Order: sequence, then C-alpha cells, then structure tokens
Amino acid sequence: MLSPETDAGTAKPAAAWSTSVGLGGGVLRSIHIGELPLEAGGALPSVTMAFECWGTLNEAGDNAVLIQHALTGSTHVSRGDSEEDGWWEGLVGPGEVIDTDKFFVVCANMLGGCYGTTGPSSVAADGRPYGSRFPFVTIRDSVEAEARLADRLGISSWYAVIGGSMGGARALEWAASHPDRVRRCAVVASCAASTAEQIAFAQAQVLAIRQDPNFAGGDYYDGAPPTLGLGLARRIAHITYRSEEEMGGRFGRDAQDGATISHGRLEAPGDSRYKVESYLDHQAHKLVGRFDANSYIAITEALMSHDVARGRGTLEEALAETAGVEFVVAAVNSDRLYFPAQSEELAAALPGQVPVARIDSPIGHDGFLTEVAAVGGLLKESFFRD
Ligand SMILES: CC(=O)SCCNC(=O)CCNC(=O)[C@H](O)C(C)(C)COP(=O)(O)OP(=O)(O)OC[C@H]1O[C@@H](n2cnc3c(N)ncnc32)[C@H](O)[C@@H]1OP(=O)(O)O
Ligand SMILES: N[C@@H](CCO)C(=O)O
Repeated sequence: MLSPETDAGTAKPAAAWSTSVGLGGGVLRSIHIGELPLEAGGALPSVTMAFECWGTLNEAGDNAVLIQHALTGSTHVSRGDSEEDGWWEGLVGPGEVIDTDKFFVVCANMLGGCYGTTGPSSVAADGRPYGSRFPFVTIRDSVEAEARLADRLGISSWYAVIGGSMGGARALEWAASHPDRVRRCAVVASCAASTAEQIAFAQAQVLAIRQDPNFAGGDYYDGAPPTLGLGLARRIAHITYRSEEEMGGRFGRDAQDGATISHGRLEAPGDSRYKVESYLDHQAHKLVGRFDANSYIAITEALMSHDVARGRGTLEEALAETAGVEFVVAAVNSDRLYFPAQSEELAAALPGQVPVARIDSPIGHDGFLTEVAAVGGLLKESFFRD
C-alpha cells in the first residue's frame, strides 16, 4: 500500500490506494469504497474501484476530468508512462487536448468489470469468486460507486465528464444524478435510454454466453471458461459496431487463406473461410483473451437497463436539473447501433437544446474510438479551448 503523499503524479486523495500494473502496463490504482447499496435492491458488501490517472489534482479539487470507457474498454485511455497506447491515445497528456499539465484525468473501471473494479470474478467474503452470486448492477450504480471514488480522491466537482457509447451513458447519468458535481458533459455515440433494438442485440449476446456448456450458471472459475459463448457474443456485437459499407469495402465476398469462390459460393479445402468470417473470428479470439464472460453479462445487462429518465418523469424532467451543465452531444454519422437520431433526441431534451455534433466516419459505431482526432477536435472547440 502506498500512501498518497509518497505516490507522485497526483495529489491529496482522502483515502490511501494500492497500486498494481494495469492492462497496457499503466499504473492501476485501487481504492475501497465500502458497502454499495444497489438501485435494484440489496448491496455489494465491499467494493473496490480501480482507476488510472494522469496529471495532478489542484488544491481546490476542481481541475479533474473523468473519462468513461465503453463496454469492453479498460482504464487505459492514454499511454502515459506505460508501454502501450491507450484507447484514446493522443487526447490526454502534456500539451494534448486534455492537457495533463492543467488537468487531473481519471478513468475508472465500471462496476461489474474485470479490470480491477469489483465484478463477478472478484473474490467475495467467503474467499470464492462471486460468479453467479454477483448481483444485477445498473449504470446508475456504477455512477454512485464513481461518486464515492471522487469523494475519496478529494474531487469536489468534475471539470468535465466525457464518454462514448456505454461511457456516454455513464457520463449522462453523472450529469443527471449529480448536476452540482459536473460542470461539463460530453455524450458521444450514445443515448438517453437503450432502445428495444439495442436490448435485443444485447439479449442475443448474453444468451450466447449463458448457453455455452462451460458457463455452469456463472460458476466456471475453477474450470474451463465459456469461451465459445463469449466469442459468439463478441461476433454479434462487433457486427453492430461496424457499418455495412465498411465491411463491404474491406472484405467484400473475398475468401480468406487461399480458398476460392466458385459459382458464388465458397469452395475451400479444410477450414477456409470468407475474409469477413476470419476477421470476426479474430475479433472474438482477441476479446476472449482479455475479458471475463460474467463481466460481459453484468455490464451488458447494466447497459440494457440504461434509461436516464427511470424514476425521474419525462426525459425533459429528468434532465431539467442539468441546466447548469455545459453539454456536448456527438454522433457518428454511420452508426447503426446508436443511431444519430438518438443523439438528436437526447440533445433536444436537454435544457438549452444543444446542437448535435457529427463525427464523420464510414466505420459505424466504433468511429468514436477510431476517429480520435475528430473527437479531440470537438473537445478542443468546446471544453478545452486555450
Ligand atoms: C488489450 C486492450 O487493449 S483492451 C482495452 C482497450 N480496448 C478497448 O478500449 C475496447 C475498445 N476498442 C476496440 O473495440 C477496438 O480496439 C477498436 C474499435 C478501437 C479498433 O478495433 P481493431 O480490432 O483494433 O481494428 P480493426 O477492426 O481494424 O481490426 C484489426 C485487427 O483485425 C485483424 N484482421 C483484419 N482483417 C482480418 C482478416 N481477414 N482475418 C483475420 N484478422 C483480420 C488485424 O490483423 C488486426 O488484428 P490485431 O488487432 O490483432 O492487430
Ligand atoms: N468496441 C467497443 C464498442 C462498444 O461501444 C467496445 O468493445 O467497448
């Protein structure tokens, strides 16, 4: 355990943290936030929040920026002193758009995740992983856990909370739940509430995992994990993350690995595949190697439940308290999972009716991750003007 005073690079957390090496080689910090009551009832008895941070928190505790990761993202937004690029590399750092000479930047792992924050693979009080005993958690629960983390770090209010996709849902929920603690909020490629179609795509993914024979009701940690189900879930998801145009242009009907297309069908020796099949197999393989299936379910179900207006009246009523928050709402023009119309709906319901910025990308939903320069340009024009 390092005392905050001896841990260079940040300042004045009210609680000590422990450190370990995170994904990508970054310094992953962990703080216990105690018991967390849950929106759906019950509580998680002992929650640890894991995060990476860059820059230094000022004395007033008001120069902090929270960046929220997407579904399978990690805390590794930026390379910093580590060995691997972050998922928004170039946005955060000395002299970058979010200048760490001025701002203290935090990215926390979502509640239920598998990158350090308490989730289904964490060890429960009896010394065994939670597995099937991990409770249903919501986006709102994660935000409450993040608010506790902010308290422990001495962050009175965020200069900005920024996120894409599920990260955008968490950013929006922060503004609605704690409007007095969020001065600026960027919601990118996201929405006010998950739609029927988003829930439907998610259900197919969750069922793919649950029906894997290795799933064992979620208690698979002492056996083989449900890799086939998780891989299938990633394939379904990844198709929704990319556009038809991108897949067509990139792969067409081409065959992978020397197979031939004859009379319009694949005629191949052995296990040859269409190129797009090979690509999806690769995406599945990559995720299976870095993600826990129970966490995938927990976070997916949290996102299915996302509805910023739940229990708060109409969408306009739910957002009324955010009048003092400066918003950026942005959509990827080719997004067929979080349609730009959903960003329009959200923006129209915000007090002050914010215009929707467009990220021009042929890629589809994942454009919020691949078009880093466009996201950076938007943030520079809005929240981070010199
Ligand atoms: C280990 C970690 O970094 S985890 C934490 C970071 N992850 C996150 O934050 C999650 C969000 N990130 C993502 O979802 C992705 O990284 C994205 C959207 C940003 C980019 O997606 P990518 O998969 O890198 O890009 P893309 O769609 O171009 O795929 C490239 C990969 O497909 C492979 N590929 C391309 N065509 C084919 C094919 N025909 N057959 C097989 N593989 C193929 C490439 O070799 C490349 O493999 P690699 O990633 O192992 O080098
Ligand atoms: N590719 C991203 C998209 C989710 O919005 C992820 O895996 O987190």
